[in-house]
Amino acid sequence: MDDQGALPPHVLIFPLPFQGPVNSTLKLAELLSLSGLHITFLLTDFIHTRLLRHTNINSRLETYPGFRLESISDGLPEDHPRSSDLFMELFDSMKAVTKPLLKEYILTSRRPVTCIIADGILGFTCDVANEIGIPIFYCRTMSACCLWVSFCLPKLIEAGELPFKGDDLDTPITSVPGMEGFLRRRDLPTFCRSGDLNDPSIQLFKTEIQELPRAHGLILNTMEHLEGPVLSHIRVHCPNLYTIGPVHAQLKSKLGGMTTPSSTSSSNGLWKEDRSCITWLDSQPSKSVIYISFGSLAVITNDQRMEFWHGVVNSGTRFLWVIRPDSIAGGDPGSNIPVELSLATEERGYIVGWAPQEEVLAHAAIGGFLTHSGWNSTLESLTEGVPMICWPYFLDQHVNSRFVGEVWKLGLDMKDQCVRDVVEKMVKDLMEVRKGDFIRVADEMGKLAKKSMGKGGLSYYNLDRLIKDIALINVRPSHG
Ligand SMILES: O=c1ccn([C@@H]2O[C@H](COP(=O)(O)OP(=O)(O)O[C@H]3O[C@H](CO)[C@@H](O)[C@H](O)[C@H]3O)[C@@H](O)[C@H]2O)c(=O)[nH]1
Ligand SMILES: C[C@H]1CC[C@@H]2C(C(=O)O)=CO[C@@H](O)[C@@H]21
Repeated sequence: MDDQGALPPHVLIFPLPFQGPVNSTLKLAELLSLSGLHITFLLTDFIHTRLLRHTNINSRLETYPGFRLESISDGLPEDHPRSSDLFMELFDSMKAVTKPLLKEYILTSRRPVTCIIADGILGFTCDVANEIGIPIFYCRTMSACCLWVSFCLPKLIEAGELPFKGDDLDTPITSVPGMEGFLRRRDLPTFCRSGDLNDPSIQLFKTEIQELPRAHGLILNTMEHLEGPVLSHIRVHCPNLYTIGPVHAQLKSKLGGMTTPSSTSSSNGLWKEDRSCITWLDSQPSKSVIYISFGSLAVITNDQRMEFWHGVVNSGTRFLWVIRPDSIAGGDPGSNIPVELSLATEERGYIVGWAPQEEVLAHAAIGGFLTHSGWNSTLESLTEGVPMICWPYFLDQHVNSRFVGEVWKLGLDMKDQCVRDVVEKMVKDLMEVRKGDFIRVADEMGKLAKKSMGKGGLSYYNLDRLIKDIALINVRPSHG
């Protein structure tokens, strides 16, 4: 065995294998590596292959001393789509197949693993850590506000608020402490609308959330000043909380002065970025463009695409739209686009399959973001002071969009609506009529985000505390 006294702690990081969680967890891994820790970032083969195909991730990560990018099987056939409608199949497969592989990987690791950081929705990782006898920290990459709703699912059921009685989605929800004044049925994760308490997603979220207190600590990609009230509730269950977000901005800030390849493209994309959109943005007036993207998992119908397209065109606003290759249900019908849409898009729009989103949101031409309210997109937008129109698709996005519109006042919540007149009106409100109000609030939030991750900020402090806590773990021979 190596002389452990001479080597820094070795952290095995195991993200949930979807674009969103991989994005933020990889940025955490890079931040920990910059502090001198040795990292093994363990992906699934499916994600690893996609990253290698579409990014320069290997050349970027090899600049970090002691950083290894590895992968193991998720147990699914290579051609399984791992799409949003089939995500339970991935969870079931990982529990059955990946769990023993993970244990074997750690036990045979050339360097003893000091501790594990794993996504807290993968409760089996704690079983593995306990069987081997090494500490584990959980991370969750969704918002704290949705995490708290997940903690309260048993209370909602006990209070008879789940399953819903009747079909009024505007019925207030009263069993989530701290959200009594504004949470409605329609703001809960969409799996709450199934009417079936045995819904696999309800079971997954309700069960796995109970796992979180088992870990040594819980790492969240958020900020105290953004979700403070909710975080105080979560701390009752998970007292050792590390709020270190926004991690993408912390990493950018820490890399800012460095000249390594990592300070160039930091894409962790599962699709190839089309950078021509940056050139197009360079020729647009300041804050004149609305950026449209629904993340990596949302799938819309062609009718919905048409409603968004007509609405944005009728608003007269310039737009940059990401239409991911697999994002139209039934595939992109391609032809017979109405001529008025084609002409208007030619004149003031730009469409790509995948964009360098962090760079787009930081671009001077961007004045608003029509988003699905994924947590990474929400943090990236508020960090850049870009107001949002929220059109949530599933899971935590419905809670996030309620907070953006009703609590943080960072934009408009277009939840459960997809008609061109509403799209047109909301785009005009955000980009013209109420532009000044939204820009002022969003700008203020962006300043607070930048302050929280600067020296003296709480996110900066919590990241430093996490690093120190890991360094204090004595390496016990995990095997052999
Ligand atoms: O053209 C694009 C579009 C998106 N992104 C990036 O892809 C990520 C997307 O993440 P997110 O906005 O969180 O959306 P999802 O991919 O949908 O993320 C899933 O995971 C998140 C937590 O990690 C949840 O909050 C979401 O609801 C869930 O759908 C972000 O970092 C974006 O910057 C790009 O780089 N280019
Ligand atoms: C497909 C989604 C199931 C849950 C995962 C998640 C989470 O943080 O638990 C958020 O969205 C997706 O990344 C996953």
